[in-house]
Amino acid sequence: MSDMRNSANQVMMEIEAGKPQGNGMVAGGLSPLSEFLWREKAETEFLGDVSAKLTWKDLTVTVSLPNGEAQKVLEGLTGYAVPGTLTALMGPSGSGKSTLLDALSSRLAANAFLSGSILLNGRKTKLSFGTAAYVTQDDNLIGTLTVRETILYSARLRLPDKMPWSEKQELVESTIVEMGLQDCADTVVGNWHLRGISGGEKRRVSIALEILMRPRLLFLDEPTSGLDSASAFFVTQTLRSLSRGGRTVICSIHQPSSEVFELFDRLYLLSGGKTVYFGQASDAYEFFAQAGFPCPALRNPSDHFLRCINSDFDKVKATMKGSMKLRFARTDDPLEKITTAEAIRTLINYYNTCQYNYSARERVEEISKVKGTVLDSGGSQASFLMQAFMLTKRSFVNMSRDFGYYWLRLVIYIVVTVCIGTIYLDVGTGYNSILARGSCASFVFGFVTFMSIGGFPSFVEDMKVFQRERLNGHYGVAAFVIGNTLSALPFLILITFISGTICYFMVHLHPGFMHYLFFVLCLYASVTVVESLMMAIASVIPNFLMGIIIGAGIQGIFMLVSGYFRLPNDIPKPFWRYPMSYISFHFWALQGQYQNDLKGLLFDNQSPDLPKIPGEYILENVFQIDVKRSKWIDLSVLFSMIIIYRVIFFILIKVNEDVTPWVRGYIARRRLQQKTNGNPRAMPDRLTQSPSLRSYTVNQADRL
Ligand SMILES: Nc1ncnc2c1ncn2[C@@H]1O[C@H](COP(=O)(O)OP(=O)(O)OP(=O)(O)O)[C@@H](O)[C@H]1O
Repeated sequence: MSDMRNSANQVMMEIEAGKPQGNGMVAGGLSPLSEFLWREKAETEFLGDVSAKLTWKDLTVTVSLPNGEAQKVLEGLTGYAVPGTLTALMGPSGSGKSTLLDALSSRLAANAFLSGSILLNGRKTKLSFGTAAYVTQDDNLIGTLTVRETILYSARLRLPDKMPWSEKQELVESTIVEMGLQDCADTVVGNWHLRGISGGEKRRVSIALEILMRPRLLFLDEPTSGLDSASAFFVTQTLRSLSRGGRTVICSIHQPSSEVFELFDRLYLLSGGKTVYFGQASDAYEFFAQAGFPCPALRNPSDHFLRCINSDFDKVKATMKGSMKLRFARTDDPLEKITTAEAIRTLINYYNTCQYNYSARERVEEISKVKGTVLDSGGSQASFLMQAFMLTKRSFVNMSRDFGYYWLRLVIYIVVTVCIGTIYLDVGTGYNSILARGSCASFVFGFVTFMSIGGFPSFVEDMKVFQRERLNGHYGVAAFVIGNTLSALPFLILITFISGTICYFMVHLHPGFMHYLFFVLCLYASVTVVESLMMAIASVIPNFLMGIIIGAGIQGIFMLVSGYFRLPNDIPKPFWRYPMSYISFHFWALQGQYQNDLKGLLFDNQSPDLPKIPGEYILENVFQIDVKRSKWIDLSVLFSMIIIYRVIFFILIKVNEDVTPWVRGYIARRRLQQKTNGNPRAMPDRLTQSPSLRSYTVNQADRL
């Protein structure tokens, strides 16, 4: 502990000594941690140099609906967010809070088209990891890791390799303190079978993971959703103190309590995608009073604002009180009452002409004129090897603690193989054993490998965590694929060797060490191929049920063409025999195992007077297998399939990340163009105005 304190003191001294010269760049000779923390300090001391000032002007987002219609989700929004402030995006459900947050953070859906300008420090910049961080509504965390481990792994995956381990640890500890997570630092996050930290603590861990890289800009989508009032207050208070450290913090929020509301510096109030109010949160009372909707003394201000602009409120009240429509006082005179639709119209019109709007626009102009620092971009600063190593280690730790993924599977595999062993016990070389051996192999390589789809939920969790982490492009994806492959290796070897050994010795398959080795290797390869297939599915289908159904369907089809249910020569050509049976891993596993099991053995004939039947004869004439082909070739094909499926897994992740949004955007744009028949007046605002803007907004190639 005292070592840590000494090193922290040294860092502070280095920071002091390493003050910027002139342009605010880091002076040379700082240790990596000091350089990192200096950036923080510089933000507070030299705000003009490395801080993030975000402005948006006349921002309109149009979405293309499945029927080809265009719908404006946001319309002509103008505002700004500066360092040291916490901005709340508020409005009733469906008012466009999340869309505004997505537009500002370059995360719009492929069917959403943006027009207007968004500038970061006066420049069109692609927001990237390290510059901006986005905390989603879902806490995608690994349930088996403790809070400290979660943050530590994240630090090692993203911080530069050259930063010493002790400094990374120190940064992690300071982040834990900053987020108030000391008390639960050694508690597991928790999952369906592990009781872990509370919802509020999970939210804080998600935020901690993002602030670890010291982003200048922090976006949060409903950070308090699902939390009780005390946790919501604490989370918002943490956001406020993060902003006071020089960060620009913007979050969407749904009906905060008055205590939480008081913590916000600026308020962006939306209704139906239009601005109702943008300015100091504390000035909102004044604005509402001026517009003729004073906030009653004892009413929660955020509730009051939302009631004024929540058109659903009318409907709710109308249902509750028969046909009676809710009307509320527009002025102090209780007789003058209007509906919410009228209230919204009045407020929007009032805002468009009021001083708050003019001064916001002026300020936007002022900020955007200043061309500030181009904030650094790029993803994780860790090397490819470090990423691959850490992902392997983390995945290994997760699997070893995950009861469902590993331990439960091991138990079930043992139970099932003991059942197989009991039913085919000492199968022998009698005439009937020929069929029994065929069905035993078919069951082992069909059903037992089939059970590997049970790992799917764990792959989906991994994928979600990976997507949140946004590691470096191709390298990050490759490191993820390698990490998943290597970490599963020891578990799968153990599972298949234990269950394979039980099955082999109980059934008394072909005697001999090489036969035993082939059997367990073949079982291992088949189980790993299924895992690889399920991982590939998880990269495109993040839904548990759908993924399992699709995985089971594909495996069922592969089993059908394995050569057991229909003999290889009888499988209809061309489709089922070529290519389907060759693509099926069951086919190769069975062909290899049949050879492994029968070749070299002599079987009784139907009657004891008839000569014994050689295994080779059965292979060729009963199972239609080419005995000249070595069984090891079949095994090699299986191992190649593991690699091929992992490559497919890699390609699918890349396609999903890069190509799918582009294709979706293209289809949405075509649909929109067809619907409007190329009529520029029918197209959404500004998308038609300039070709350069159109390509910017439609293809989103140059997001922000
Ligand atoms: N990509 C999209 N495609 C179709 N409609 C969309 C898309 N994005 C947003 N919308 C629509 O725009 C409206 C605003 O959605 P948004 O999620 O931004 O609202 P919100 O204020 O965040 O709501 P909530 O508080 O319920 O999350 C909704 O009616 C939504 O259905």
